[in-house]
Amino acid sequence: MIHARGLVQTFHTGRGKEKKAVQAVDGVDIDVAEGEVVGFLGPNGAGKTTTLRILTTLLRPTAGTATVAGYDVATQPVQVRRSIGYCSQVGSTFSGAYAGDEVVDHGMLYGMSRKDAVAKGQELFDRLQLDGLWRRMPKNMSGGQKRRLDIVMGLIHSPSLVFLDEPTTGLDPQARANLWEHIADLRTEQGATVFLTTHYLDEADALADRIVVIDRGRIVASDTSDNLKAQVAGDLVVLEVSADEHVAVARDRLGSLAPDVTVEGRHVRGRVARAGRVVPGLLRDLDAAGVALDSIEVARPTLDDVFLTLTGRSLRDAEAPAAGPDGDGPPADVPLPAEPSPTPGATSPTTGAAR
Ligand SMILES: Nc1ncnc2c1ncn2[C@@H]1O[C@H](COP(=O)(O)OP(=O)(O)OP(=O)(O)O)[C@@H](O)[C@H]1O
Repeated sequence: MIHARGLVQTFHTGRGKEKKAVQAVDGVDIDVAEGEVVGFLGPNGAGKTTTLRILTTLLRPTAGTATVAGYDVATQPVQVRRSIGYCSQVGSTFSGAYAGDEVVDHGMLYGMSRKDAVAKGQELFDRLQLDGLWRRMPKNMSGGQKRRLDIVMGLIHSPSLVFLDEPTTGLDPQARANLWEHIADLRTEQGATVFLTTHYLDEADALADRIVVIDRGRIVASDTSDNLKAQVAGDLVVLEVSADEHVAVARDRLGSLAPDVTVEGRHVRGRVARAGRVVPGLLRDLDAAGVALDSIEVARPTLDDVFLTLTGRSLRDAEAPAAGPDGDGPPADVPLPAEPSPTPGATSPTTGAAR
C-alpha cells in the first residue's frame, strides 16, 4: 500500500545571516502492507507530519520516491488523492454550513452522487456516534465531535488507505478512548489500511500492528510493539534482597541474565529478555544460594524505554519545539499540482494540512 524509498525533505528558513536549512526528513524508507495499522511514532519535530504530507502529495520531497495505493506521489498525485482518506493534525476548516452538508459536498467532490453521499454520510455519522448532529454547525461541536467529523470527511469516499495525523491530540481521555475504538473499527469493519502519526505511546501501543519510530528525520525502528520492547529494552527485574551480604550474589546471578546490572542499597536491577521465562530459574538459583528476597518486581518495558534505548533520550525529553511563526520564514511547500476536485473547507489532501 505504501512504499517509500530515501525520502528527504529540506526546508530553508530565515533570510540573510539567519538563513538555515532544516532537514525535516532525512532518508526515510517505509513499507506498509494492505490491511496493516501502522503507528508512526516520534517526538515533536521528528518529521512525522512532513513524511505524511509527502505521502499524501501535499509536499514534493527534496529527494526520494514513494508509491501510495499503487500510484507515484510525484507523477500521479490525483490518483493518490482519490485513493486515500486524510485527517490532518489541525483538523478541517469548516465553512459554517451544517456538518451533514459539508460531508455530502465533500463526497460529491470525490464524484459521488448526492444520494450515495447522504447515505454513506449518515451511516458514518451513526458509526462515529455523531447521530443527531447532521444539522449542527461544526463550530458548535465539542473537540471530540469535531475530530470524529474530520474522520467522517476522510472516509466519505470509502478509501482503502487512511492517513490520520495525531488523531486524538487535544482530546480528553474519554474522547480519546472512544476515537480509538472507531480507528480500530476502520480495519476490522472496513478492511482499511491505516497509517497514523502520534506522539502518545499508549496510542501507538493500543492501535498499531506495527510501530515505526522516527527521530530527527530518520527511522530508528520498525516492528510490533511487543518485539520492539523485547528486543530493545527487555523486562525490568528489581530484586530487593533481605540483607546487605546477599547483594553480591544477587548481582552475579542477575548479571548472568542481564547485560547491565545496577545496585542501589539492597535493590539490584537489570533488564532481561522475556522475564517470564527466566525469572523462575533465577529465583530457584537465589534460593539455592541462600539468598532471601524481601521483594521482587518485574515490569514490562514501555515504548518510552524502547525510545530511550534506541536514541539515548526519553521520548518526552526529546520533544523539541517545532519551527513556528518566530522568524522562521514562510513554509517552503511546493505549489500543489492541479486537483480535479478542490473543496472548500474539507478534510481532503487539498486543504487538510495547512500548518
Ligand atoms: N514548512 C516548514 N518550514 C520550515 N521548517 C519546517 C516546516 N515544516 C516543518 N518544519 C520543521 O521540520 C521538522 C519536522 O517537522 P514535522 O512537523 O514533520 O515534525 P512532527 O514529527 O510532525 O512534529 P509534531 O509532533 O510536533 O507534529 C521540525 O524541525 C519543523 O520545525
